[in-house]
Amino acid sequence: MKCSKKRGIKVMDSSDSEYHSLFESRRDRGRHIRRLFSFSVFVAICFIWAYRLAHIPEHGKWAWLGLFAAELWSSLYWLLGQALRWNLIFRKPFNTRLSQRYENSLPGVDIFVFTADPVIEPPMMVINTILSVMAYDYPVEKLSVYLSDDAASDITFYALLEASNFAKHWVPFSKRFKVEPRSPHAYFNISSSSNPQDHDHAKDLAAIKKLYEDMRKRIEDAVKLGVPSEARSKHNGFSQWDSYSSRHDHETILQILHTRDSHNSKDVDGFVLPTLVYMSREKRPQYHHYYKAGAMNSLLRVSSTISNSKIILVLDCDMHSNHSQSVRDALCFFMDEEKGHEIGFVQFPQTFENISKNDLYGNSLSIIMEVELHGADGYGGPLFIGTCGFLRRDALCGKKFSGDHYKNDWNDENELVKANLQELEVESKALASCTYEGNTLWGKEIGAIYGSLVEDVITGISIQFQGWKSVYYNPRRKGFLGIAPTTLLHTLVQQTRWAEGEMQILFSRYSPTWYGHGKIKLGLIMGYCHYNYWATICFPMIYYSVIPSLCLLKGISLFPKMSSPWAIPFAFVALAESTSSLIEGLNIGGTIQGWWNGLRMWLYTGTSSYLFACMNIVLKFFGLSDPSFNITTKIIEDDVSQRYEKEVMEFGTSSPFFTMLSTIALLNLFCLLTTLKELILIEGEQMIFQVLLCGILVFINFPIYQGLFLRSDKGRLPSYCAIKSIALALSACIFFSTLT
Ligand SMILES: O=c1ccn([C@@H]2O[C@H](COP(=O)(O)OP(=O)(O)O[C@H]3O[C@H](CO)[C@@H](O)[C@H](O)[C@H]3O)[C@@H](O)[C@H]2O)c(=O)[nH]1
Ligand SMILES: [Mn+2]
Repeated sequence: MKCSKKRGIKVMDSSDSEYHSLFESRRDRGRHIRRLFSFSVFVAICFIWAYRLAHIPEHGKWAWLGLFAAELWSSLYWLLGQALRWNLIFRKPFNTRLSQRYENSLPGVDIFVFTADPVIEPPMMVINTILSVMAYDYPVEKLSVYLSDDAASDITFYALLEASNFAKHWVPFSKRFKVEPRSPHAYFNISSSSNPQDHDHAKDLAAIKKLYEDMRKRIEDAVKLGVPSEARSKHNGFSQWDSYSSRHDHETILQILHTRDSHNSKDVDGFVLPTLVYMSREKRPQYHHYYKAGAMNSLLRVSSTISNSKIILVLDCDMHSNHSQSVRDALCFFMDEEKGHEIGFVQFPQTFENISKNDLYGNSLSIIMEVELHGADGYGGPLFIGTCGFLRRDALCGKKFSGDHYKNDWNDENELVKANLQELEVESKALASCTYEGNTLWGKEIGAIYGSLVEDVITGISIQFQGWKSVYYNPRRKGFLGIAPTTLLHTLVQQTRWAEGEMQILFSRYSPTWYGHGKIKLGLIMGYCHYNYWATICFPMIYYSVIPSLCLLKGISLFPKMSSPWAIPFAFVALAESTSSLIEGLNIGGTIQGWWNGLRMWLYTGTSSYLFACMNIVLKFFGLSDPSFNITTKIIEDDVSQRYEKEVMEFGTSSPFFTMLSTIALLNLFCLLTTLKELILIEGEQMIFQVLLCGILVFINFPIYQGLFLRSDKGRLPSYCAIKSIALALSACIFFSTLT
């Protein structure tokens, strides 16, 4: 076998060998330009440091030094981010080769879906996700789908029962007509705009739509009125709720709905359906349940007795499959003869179906998904991001990668066929009990790792520390589509949880900063640090958006004159970073307005979420608070939805987040107005940078002034919040101006 390097593409030479890799990797073509650009920004940053050190003034010395500290920290942080842009890699699987070679020996795949609250994660959404994965283009007898329900909701269970019946029609239908996507809701939405030409297809579509609508109606009635009594009496699964006292206090509920050998598990064409299991692990108030990580570990054990597949797809309940080939795509990486054996997990991007036109809240996470994860892949390790990821069971269960001795072995499946379904259920239930993990390594070295609100990231690190590599596959047709937060508050709360979780990793035994050396590449350590130190960026950001503006009031100058050569590095860094982020954004399909919105959200999360994340970490250190996982709402009220569509920022309630944001916004407005009034008095040129900075802050904060003073709809900022932030901003200005 010969390898040739062509235009940076490593391809196997096919002329003299029969071997074709199951996937191909391509390096970023623009990497030289990127690197040159980063280097030039770095040089400019060095000049800024030099300027700060060489020009410390008498008047305003502390403000100056503070600004220097802020710049120092943000530049180091910027440097960490460069690691994620240095070495991008793009992957491409060849799934026809996979079926040519392995169609008859494909491994089993277990799919874990997580839900935790039937109100903010509606059962209809959950079962659409379930149905979309049951209909994967993959041998049905090798697929097993598990739903973990941390709310132990009988409504969700009822919906799953309904879905298991509907699947008997849906799975054959979607395969017969090769429909995409295979979430019924998403498919019907698309097909209503483009009616199928084929007569059979149109007829069957009408019939299945009717079945779906009937099911939807039954489930929505059950949501309003409770599970109908006939259903309860018909299915003995509901008897498991007899001893249920609350979602925090109940025994394990487990029901195997479809198995390979039951008659009830055939579809209308007589083919078996994927195994389908409902699990709600035991909960007791005196035991910590570790949120999703805890649920994942229970499912890992439960599934090991039922299907024990070697590959596991982890999915949030709001992420339906958008492409029926994703399982095969992922397997191309794991089953590649040359490199497959070292891959611990394959991560697909998270993409969302409800992003507004110009991504008002920056929730598309497009820079992370389209740039940074490719960068981490370049160093052998994209992060595990909790959903849309295929994991090797061995790797997740804490097994070390044993170097090249490790051989992929897909055939030796541990086929645990139990004669008796009930026996199997009883055995599995015990594995999901509260006490099972006591004095074991579960959550420490085995399974999903506890101790961070981003259980996914820390789990990915633990897998990489065991020597496994990971791969990022970002297909053109997205593999999964999910739901992102649709209000400012939900976004800020989510960002706080993420930033806090990232920081918890810093103090854990899986901190790449302290323990990454020798285990993962330096570039990847830097990449992880970029996220782990995320929250700390609040300090320079708050400093930068408050102090220079306040200094305007006292005529303290903190930047070079426009005509001085020292102005060049400042202007260069500001322009270079903003244009490069604009180009980066446009390149991946964003809009100019979207870039501006992203900039605003960067400021808002930086000055509120990240600060609160740091505060929570400190409070926790003193034992004053316990970090908790606030589940993101997946539903939206009508009026809120209308504003979201129009991209009008949603406030609506008072919250410490909003007080913080509007105080900073008003402070800048006051400073700017005062300065403009007295502009003739100050030496204009000396202050231009500072006035400009303050001006940009005012400009970007326009939605807040609107929310405070110009709007009358329900999404405006409440007057209480307005009064509080006016008082705070004014006192800061007065206090600062009277300071000697
Ligand atoms: O006690 C819990 C809490 C949450 N979940 C599930 O966890 C998933 C993610 O929760 P969500 O509220 O949607 O959080 P997000 O911030 O949107 O999730 C992102 O961030 C999480 C933490 O990093 C990751 O686990 C997710 O995969 C990732 O999509 C959902 O399916 C929940 O049902 C549980 O199963 N048990
Ligand atoms: Mn989510």
